Amino acid sequence: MQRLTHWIDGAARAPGRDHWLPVHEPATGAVYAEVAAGDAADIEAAITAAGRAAPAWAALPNSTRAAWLEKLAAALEARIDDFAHVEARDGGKPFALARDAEIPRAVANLRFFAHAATQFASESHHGEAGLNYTLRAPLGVVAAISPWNLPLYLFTWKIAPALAAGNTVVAKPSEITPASASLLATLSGEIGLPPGVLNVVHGIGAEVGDALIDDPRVRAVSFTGSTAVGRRIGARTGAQLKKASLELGGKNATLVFADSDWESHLATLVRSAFQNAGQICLCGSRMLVERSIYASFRERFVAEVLALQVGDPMDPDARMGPLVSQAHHDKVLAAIARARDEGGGVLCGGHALDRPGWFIAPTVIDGLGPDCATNRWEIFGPVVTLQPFDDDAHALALANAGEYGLSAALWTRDLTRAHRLAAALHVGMVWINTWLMRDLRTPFGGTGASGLGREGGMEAMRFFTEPKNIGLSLE
Ligand SMILES: NC(=O)C1=CN([C@@H]2O[C@H](COP(=O)(O)OP(=O)(O)OC[C@H]3O[C@@H](n4cnc5c(N)ncnc54)[C@H](O)[C@@H]3O)[C@@H](O)[C@H]2O)C=CC1
Ligand SMILES: O=C(O)/C=C/C=C(\O)C(=O)O
Repeated sequence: MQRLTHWIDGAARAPGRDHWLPVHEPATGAVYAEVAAGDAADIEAAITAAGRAAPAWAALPNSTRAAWLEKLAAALEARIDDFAHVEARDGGKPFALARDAEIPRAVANLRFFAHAATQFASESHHGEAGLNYTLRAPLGVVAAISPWNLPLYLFTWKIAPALAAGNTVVAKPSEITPASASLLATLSGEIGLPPGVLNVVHGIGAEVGDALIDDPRVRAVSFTGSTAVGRRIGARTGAQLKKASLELGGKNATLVFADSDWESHLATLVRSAFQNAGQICLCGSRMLVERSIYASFRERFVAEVLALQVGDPMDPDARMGPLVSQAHHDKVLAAIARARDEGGGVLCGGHALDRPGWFIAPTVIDGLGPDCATNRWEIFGPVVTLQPFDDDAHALALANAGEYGLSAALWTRDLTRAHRLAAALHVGMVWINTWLMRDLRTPFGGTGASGLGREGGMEAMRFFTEPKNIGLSLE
């Protein structure tokens, strides 16, 4: 059986204690590989290697670091199909989604931050007091902890700015979907990336996390995942006065107004709820619909959801695959049961599919208000609720209800209303008449239980550097 090892100091490395974890294929539930179950000693080896490599990597000209990232991007781009297969098998996502969107985005992440390495600039302030200029130095060794839902997409979203800014990295991918990060680490070896610059340690977060986060040589932690783990990491890094970027969950609202062109955008509205089986922090899991169109919207929306083909990730017609793990599948089914207990009406789906693997039918629920658990807590699966609203104020109150504040989508032709509501929504990102329109230069992240800090563009470059201001008298 295939074994996925750590990648430490430019070489594949078996776990020191020789423990391995099973890696499952969500489409069948079968174990198809094993991944290294790291421990604190493996983390120590990776941090030591990263620390050794850090001064030389930081001293490289920005253009040389950019060239390394370009080289890795080109190597990945040459193998998009291979990586898409790996991602589809490991995470259960449709192969076409991985091939056409997620792996190309991983390539784009590497390229974007290759350019950022050469474009990043620091501030200077000329005033009555004289001249101030700011130096921005790399931090040294940084940690990147990434989740299972968009494995390579989010792994590269973290390692690329860290490396571009001159840091070396110890990365901890999700133990549930470790394969694409392993393959990328191997590619980094094939292109000759200096040893220790990129290290990958696998393992259960609760077993290796503290060793990585608490090590004083690790100067910053970039994390994407659950709010519970984010809070824990925030508490630990806070106690050490260490930088942390926390990109956590969402319970995003989609506001559909009667004046919108919703009928011609039904496919996008459905995609915004069900892409990657709803396992994207940006999915719109609460659909708020103006009362005057509620009944017709519900009918058309449910019909479109019923037409969503759920199937094997390798089936070119499948638009939705299984959920990522048995545990997550069971958690989502429990959330659907809770919605029924709360009095919700299941308009479609609401059950597992009668086949091997962790498939759940896309589920639409209505009849629940903003205070119930179903509308408050992230489900992170193929489940969306519908709620009617009467006017702008009601829509805003429903959208802003709850702890999360990641993103929202507004569908209306009235741009005055759109701008007014966009400014009033308690979220980090708003889309108007679109969803998941990404420009990698923009700040990415949320408020409240959705996290702390922003990723993307120069925000990420600033996160991964330490500013030092120098003031000079001009008198
Ligand atoms: N971006 C997002 O919004 C994501 C949200 N989630 C949410 O989290 C729920 C649970 O999914 P999980 O995979 O269990 O997420 P998680 O937060 O446990 O895992 C994310 C990453 O953190 C690591 N990790 C776990 N415990 C850690 C610790 N104590 N210290 C350091 N690293 C640790 C994991 O190994 C993984 O690499 C999902 O049902 C979903 O609601 C999960 C993945 C992504
Ligand atoms: O950067 C993006 O386009 C999307 C990011 C998505 C997540 O961070 C997530 O689902 O966790």
